[in-house]
Amino acid sequence: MHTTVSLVFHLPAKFLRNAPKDAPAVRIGLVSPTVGYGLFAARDLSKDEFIFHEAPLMTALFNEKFSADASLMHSQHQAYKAALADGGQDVVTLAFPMLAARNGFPPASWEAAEPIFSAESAEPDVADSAKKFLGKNLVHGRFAGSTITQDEYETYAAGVREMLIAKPTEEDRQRACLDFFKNYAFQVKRTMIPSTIPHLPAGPAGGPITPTATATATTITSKTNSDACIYLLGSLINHCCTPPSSSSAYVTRKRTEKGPNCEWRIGASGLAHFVEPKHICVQAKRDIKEGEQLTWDYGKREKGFVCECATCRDTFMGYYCGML
Ligand SMILES: C[S@@+](CC[C@H](N)C(=O)[O-])C[C@H]1O[C@@H](n2cnc3c(N)ncnc32)[C@H](O)[C@@H]1O
Repeated sequence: MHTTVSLVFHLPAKFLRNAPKDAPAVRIGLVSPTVGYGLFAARDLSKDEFIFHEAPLMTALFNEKFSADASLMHSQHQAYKAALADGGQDVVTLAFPMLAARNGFPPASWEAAEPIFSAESAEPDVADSAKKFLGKNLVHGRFAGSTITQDEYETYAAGVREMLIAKPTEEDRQRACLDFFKNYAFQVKRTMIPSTIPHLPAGPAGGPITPTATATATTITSKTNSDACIYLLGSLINHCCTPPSSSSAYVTRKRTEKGPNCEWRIGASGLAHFVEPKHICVQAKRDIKEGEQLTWDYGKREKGFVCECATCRDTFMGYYCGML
């Protein structure tokens, strides 16, 4: 008992923070037919609040040559197939419809989608129904369903249906998976878990797939390989550009109002004791109102889409983004 007290006393303050509230925190919504799905606040969230944390839905091998190395296609394809076997077609056609379409699965009908989207306050430990799947991997911070209307869904699904490959070859499927992992996966360092002390961080945190990312590792013992992890809800969070510091009063004013409202970490290191290795933890960068879309900055890597974020819309950033 005495030992525990002194250990807790020496923990850095950041590890003594509270886990996310076990209350419905996020909803899925459709942002636009081109941006696709996004995640929205299901209630007011305060600055620095942990919103949710979530175990990965699937993982594959990652290495520095990730985007170029065709030999890695196989591992990504295997991970996708495993997720399909685990969650079924409902999961891939709803959570990752573009990937599914390119693998030959048409988007789910509204009748099939609606009961899954409306999984109000799904219990994370109830796994007996596909209706609960979208919240299944959440550890804290419940999933509160969705706000998608039938019209919105059908417009979006029609767009996705256009990219359907009727009879995909094995090569088509593998290529689709590689592309999917490039757009959706987080780079997560493998770790040895050297800690023998409960509640202390076990190893390095992950970093995003960006050249600028730095791991916030405390101790790295041996393995340096990484996994590419897909999170069912975390991977649905869209990008928002961070407005640059600028002498322009207009941009500076917008900077305080807009820009990404969330940040994320993977694993316990540098964050809080309740986060397991490979779990993604999402935290509010500022106060967020119910209904506001959750966003973060994807970093400097090549994005592969025309940015439609609020910063680009409301400031001169759109001009610069359009030139990249
Ligand atoms: C990690 S996923 C986010 C979830 C995605 N919207 C969906 O429906 O599956 C990243 C993809 O979302 C889209 N996206 C994300 N942020 C965007 C933005 N600011 N503007 C336009 N498209 C965006 C792009 O297609 C990108 O490849």
